[in-house]
Amino acid sequence: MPQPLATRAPAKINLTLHVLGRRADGYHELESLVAFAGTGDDLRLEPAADLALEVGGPTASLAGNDADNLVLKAARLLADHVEGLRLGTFHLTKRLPVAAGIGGGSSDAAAALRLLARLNGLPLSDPALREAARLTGADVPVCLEPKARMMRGVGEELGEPLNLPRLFAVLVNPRVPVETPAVFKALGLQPGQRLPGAEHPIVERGSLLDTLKAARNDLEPPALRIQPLIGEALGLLRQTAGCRLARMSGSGATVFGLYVDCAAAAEAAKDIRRARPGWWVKDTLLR
Ligand SMILES: C[C@@](CO)(OP(=O)(O)O)[C@H](O)COP(=O)(O)OP(=O)(O)OC[C@H]1O[C@@H](n2ccc(N)nc2=O)[C@H](O)[C@@H]1O
Ligand SMILES: Nc1ncnc2c1ncn2[C@@H]1O[C@H](COP(=O)(O)OP(=O)(O)O)[C@@H](O)[C@H]1O
Repeated sequence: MPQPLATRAPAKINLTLHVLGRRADGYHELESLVAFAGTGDDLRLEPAADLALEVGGPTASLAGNDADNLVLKAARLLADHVEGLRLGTFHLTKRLPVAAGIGGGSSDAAAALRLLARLNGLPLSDPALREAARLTGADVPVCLEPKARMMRGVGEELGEPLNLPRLFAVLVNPRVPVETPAVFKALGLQPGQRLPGAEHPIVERGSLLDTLKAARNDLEPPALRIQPLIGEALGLLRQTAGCRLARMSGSGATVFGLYVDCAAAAEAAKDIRRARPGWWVKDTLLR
């Protein structure tokens, strides 16, 4: 039986994000421990002669024009690199908040590459697939095989998958978009500028929470200046029972809290939904 051409595009969470400096081309050098959530978008591919996309789901209208969708960008880039690539119509069910620091578009693009790889019998290690991912966006390579790992460089240098202990999390987004370029700009680094001493601590499974606490998200202070609701969301998480750490993911505005157990996370999510009924709130496992 052929496998159905469908896959989940999970939310990406930057458990940590250190900025080491800014390259001459303007992009920033990062060290980030990335994990993936149980919640995400869904993508299906119906084989056909031409490339097409249909978008539905609760956040579809926020994802921009279908023509500019990262699903199509990734598919076109792969088609440029692989002669005779079999294509089709993608059906995207969009649930994740958009421009939210959880790489929804990047994860959708990576999911499209996974489905095209399956349809065309390409391994995920195929250099053309890796190149299409890199050219689609900085966060796409890490989403290609969504497993917890260190991400370095601009996002293209990936560590081996890490077998993290289960992390019981609550994700909170105040439903305000935050644009990634604006947050990097607000950091205020000059091209070529290095930040000595910004290195990430070594990740050890046994003392993961201590490592996470010793690390940080360097994009949190500039994002907070741009969007104060991020601070409000962090404050709400920190007030909930059993919250061991609360931090922003990526360039925001989504923040996450880590909890002692699954019940504490579910209770915290309930509390925050009650306090802010209009916000996007999910309790989920990170891995
Ligand atoms: C900040 C991160 C952390 O994982 O996540 P998000 O907040 O987007 O989820 C990523 O680095 C975002 O990756 P992605 O959103 O794919 O970035 P791209 O589309 O390639 O770049 C958008 C813009 O972000 C800036 N950018 C991005 C990555 C990087 N390492 N340095 C940068 O300076 C550049 O200004 C670039 O023009
Ligand atoms: N499939 C998609 N899902 C979400 N946004 C998309 C998608 N394709 C293109 N975009 C555009 O990409 C930008 C970044 O979106 P997103 O990936 O959600 O950000 P973030 O990485 O900060 O969570 C948005 O401005 C949106 O218009």
